[in-house]
Amino acid sequence: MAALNRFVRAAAGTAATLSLARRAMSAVASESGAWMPATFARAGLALPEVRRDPAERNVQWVFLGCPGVGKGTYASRLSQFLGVPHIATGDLVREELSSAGPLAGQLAEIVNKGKLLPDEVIIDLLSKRLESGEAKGESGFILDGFPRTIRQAEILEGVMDIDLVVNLKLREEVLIEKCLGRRICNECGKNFNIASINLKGENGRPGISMAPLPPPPQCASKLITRADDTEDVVKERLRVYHELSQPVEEFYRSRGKLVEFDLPGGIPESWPKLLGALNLVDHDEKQSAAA
Ligand SMILES: Nc1ncnc2c1ncn2[C@@H]1O[C@H](COP(=O)(O)OP(=O)(O)O)[C@@H](O)[C@H]1O
Repeated sequence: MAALNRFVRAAAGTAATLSLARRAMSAVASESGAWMPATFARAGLALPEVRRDPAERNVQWVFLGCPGVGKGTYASRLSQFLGVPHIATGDLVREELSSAGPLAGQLAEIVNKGKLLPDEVIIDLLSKRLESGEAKGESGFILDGFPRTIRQAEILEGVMDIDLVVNLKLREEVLIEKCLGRRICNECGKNFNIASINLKGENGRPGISMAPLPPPPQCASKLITRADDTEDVVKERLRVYHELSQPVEEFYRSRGKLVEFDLPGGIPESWPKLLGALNLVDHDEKQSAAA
């Protein structure tokens, strides 16, 4: 992990400095997510092979999927199940936004339009997260929300092996309803969902039901909605996903690493089936699914 951090630091270089970040901001305004300074390309070419034997580390998995599909929910459960950290770049971004740092306003403007942040901003945040994890003795991870562009996937592939990529899928109308129903407790940070999904099957597709995930009484009065979970912004995030992130599925499919998983319903139904699809056995299945 130290090697990745050295690389991403070298690659991101001065990404944390105001000047580069400002350049990134102006670049993103014209072509979101597609801009890359020469320093990246140079560092990428000079990249030393840094690969740890899988027997000496924990799993290094990635979760892909559209906004609202449940990446956070299932990646977080799986991280507890496997004893590895769940690293969600969206969470890192939101922490940065709430830090009131000098760039928070500019970053918020991009995020709240449903666009992707420049690669160097994300890589800088991820690099810091990996470094602090390494200092605490973490090994392995489940990445959620990264990589989100082919370039990010190439940068990651340049420095470490990803063992498996889980691609979660749901019908688009469900994704929108789920994003609009999402609520977060502004005290404990837990995610809930007030949407009650009940769609009939059509055109050979099965119907789908998902019960709401209501907050406990102590959170009920502290619920907030993400600023980017409005209908227009969700639709833009879906458009950006199809344009920039969907190609990442093919990137991993062609490497034989992609596991496709169509969510059949809510957590109690989906969790055991996801474990089955991943050849994992939950010895405590009933409690775990209902939790
Ligand atoms: N890998 C990334 N590359 C660029 N921007 C990112 C990345 N990860 C997160 N972001 C930014 O943070 C926002 C929220 O991310 P996330 O919580 O993962 O959203 P979603 O629910 O759309 O999957 C994204 O819309 C984007 O602006």
